[in-house]
This record gives sequence, C-alpha cells and structure tokens, in this order.
Amino acid sequence: MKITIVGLGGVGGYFGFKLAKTYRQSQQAQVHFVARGATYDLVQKRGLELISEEEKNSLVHPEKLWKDVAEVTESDVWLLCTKEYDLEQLCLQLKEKIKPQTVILPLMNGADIYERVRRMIPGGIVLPACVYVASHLKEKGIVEHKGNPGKIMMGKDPEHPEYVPMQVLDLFLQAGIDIQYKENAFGEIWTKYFFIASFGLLSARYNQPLGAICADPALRARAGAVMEEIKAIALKKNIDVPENIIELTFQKAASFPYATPTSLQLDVQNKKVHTELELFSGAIISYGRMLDIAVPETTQIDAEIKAGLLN
Ligand SMILES: NC(=O)C1=CN([C@@H]2O[C@H](COP(=O)(O)OP(=O)(O)OC[C@H]3O[C@@H](n4cnc5c(N)ncnc54)[C@H](OP(=O)(O)O)[C@@H]3O)[C@@H](O)[C@H]2O)C=CC1
Ligand SMILES: CC(C)(CO)C(=O)C(=O)O
Repeated sequence: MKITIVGLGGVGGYFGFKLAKTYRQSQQAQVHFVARGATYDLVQKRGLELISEEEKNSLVHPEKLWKDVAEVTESDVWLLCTKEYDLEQLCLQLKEKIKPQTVILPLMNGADIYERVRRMIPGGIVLPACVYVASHLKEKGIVEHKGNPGKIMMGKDPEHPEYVPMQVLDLFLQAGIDIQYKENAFGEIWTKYFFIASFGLLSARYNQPLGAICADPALRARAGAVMEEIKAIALKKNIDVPENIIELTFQKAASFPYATPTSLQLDVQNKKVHTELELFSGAIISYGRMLDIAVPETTQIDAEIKAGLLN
C-alpha cells in the first residue's frame, strides 16, 4: 500500500514520522511525503526530525519525498495535513489522481472538511476524521510534539458505506498510532470542533495557552459563550453531540498540559498572512447566518482578532 502525506507541518510531521519509521524498507507499505519549498530542501538534506518524548531516535529519512502533488505517480492513500487555506488548491491538484478505490484521509481541524473536500473531489473514498495532537513546527523540517500521544478518530465515507477502512486502520495501529474507527465520525468531529473553535479563538485573541483560558474566569466565560453558539448550531443541524458537551469540552482542555498553545494562536501570534479563522469564527458566523442563529460572541472575537492582525 502506498501512503502519501501532503504537508510536513505539525500534524503531517508527527503522524508521518511514525508511519515512515515503521514502514521503512517494509513490504507492507511505502510512505511518501509531499513537501514544498524550503521544507523539501531541508528534509531532503537532513531528514525529518520529530522531537517528542515518544521517540528515542528522532530522525527519519523519507523513502520518497516529492516536491509537488502533480509529480506523484501513484498512491493508494492520501493524508491531507495542510492548513485550510491550502486545501482548495491541493484538492484541485489531487482530483486528477483519484481512482474509485483511492482513500483520502484529511487530518485537519474544522467541522466541514469532509464537505469541503467532497465539493472538489467527487471520486474516491473520503474518510471523515478529526485529530488531537499538540505538535508544531519548531522550524521547517523539525516538528516538536508535547503532551499526550496524538490521536485520530475516523469514520466511514457516507457516500461509500460499503468501504470499511480496516487496512488503513491496521497500518496506523502497527505504527503505534492511536487511531479509532467509528461508523459515524461526525459526532467526534463536532466534539473536536467545540473544543478547537472556542479555545482556538480565545487563545488567538489573548495569546494565551489552553491552561490559562481554563484558569481565567473572564476567558473561560467567553469560551463558554462561543460553545453555546456552536451548540445552538449543532442542535439545529441535528448533530449528535452529548448534552453536557460544554462541560466535557472544558474537561478536555484541562487534560492538556497548561502551556499548550493552539495552532490558530501560533499563526495569529506570528502574524501569518493566512490563518484558519475561516474554519472557526468564519464557519460559525456563516452557519449562524444560514440557520438564523445569533452568534454575537464569536462575531465580536473574530473582529477583535482581525483588528489585532492589522496592528
Ligand atoms: N498542529 C497541531 O497541533 C494540530 C493541528 N490541527 C489541524 O491540522 C491541520 C494541519 O495543521 P499543522 O500541521 O499544524 O499545519 P502546519 O502549518 O504546521 O503545516 C502544514 C504544512 O503543509 C504544507 N503544505 C500546504 N500545502 C501544500 C502542498 N500543496 N504541498 C506540500 N505541502 C503543502 C505547508 O507548507 P509551507 O510551509 O510551505 O506553507 C506546511 O508545511 C490544520 O487544519 C490544523 O488546524 C489539528 C490538531 C492539532
Ligand atoms: C489544541 C490542539 C493542539 C489539540 O489537538 C489543536 O487541535 C490545535 O492546536 O489545532
């Protein structure tokens, strides 16, 4: 089985490292990467480095590194590990490569990544998924992971209920990756969304890690208010989330090391030209508009973050 990981950042670097290390020179799977620009040059030269308490030997040399998705000759499984603002361009390129049995597994944040991919790629099998891992680029080609082991939850493609991804599941499990399969992953995806949209926005607005948001009553109240708005949206969309989702989300945030930043916070703090605000406040505001639900707290925080980005 050929697995291709697109995006050698926090997520692609962490999970890709484990897959590449496990299946190096193996008959079972070939693990390839697509990395661009300086990341390609550095990883080609030095290898991919993962700094994590989980790995003794922190360097792996990918069996094959491609410069561009267009160059990839063949792949059975594609892991999409880019930010949302690169997804559309990636899907445009990928579309040409997808056969009916090709599997696409997006490892990204956002409540509607499955729909976004499907809008661009009608073929193949797209597995809805969400991911928990605190791993970020220390510098290009060097990924730093902290805290709990990374975890993936994936489900069936609603368009291909006959396909059960057992082979993919086994390959990940054998690589020591905590991955769970659930027929319907959308409840899990929304559960993650409650967490990352609220804590992502608050952490980006105040440049504070997860622990500080939990500990500060004012920030905690704002995070709770964003979650109430997401809850109203989820209920109207008939998404199956637990009744006490807000309480569970605060418990989840508290289970991360105090100083864990979010990926949105790091991008906003670094004044990146692009951020994933569109996935978080952007999506909540447009769901609110579509479903006639007021989302004043999210709208206000979105404006505050954007004002900060302009300064
Ligand atoms: N980091 C984390 O802890 C977590 C992140 N997430 C989510 O996972 C997703 C990925 O995040 P993260 O890994 O942090 O993002 P990063 O920004 O760290 O990495 C994304 C990488 O993708 C590369 N890339 C984008 N398009 C292409 C392309 N067409 N070909 C090759 N490489 C490409 C970028 O390259 P370049 O450097 O050139 O831009 C970058 O290196 C996001 O949706 C994020 O919200 C979810 C859970 C945890
Ligand atoms: C909070 C965290 C690290 C949890 O997985 C995350 O999802 C992100 O920063 O995007």
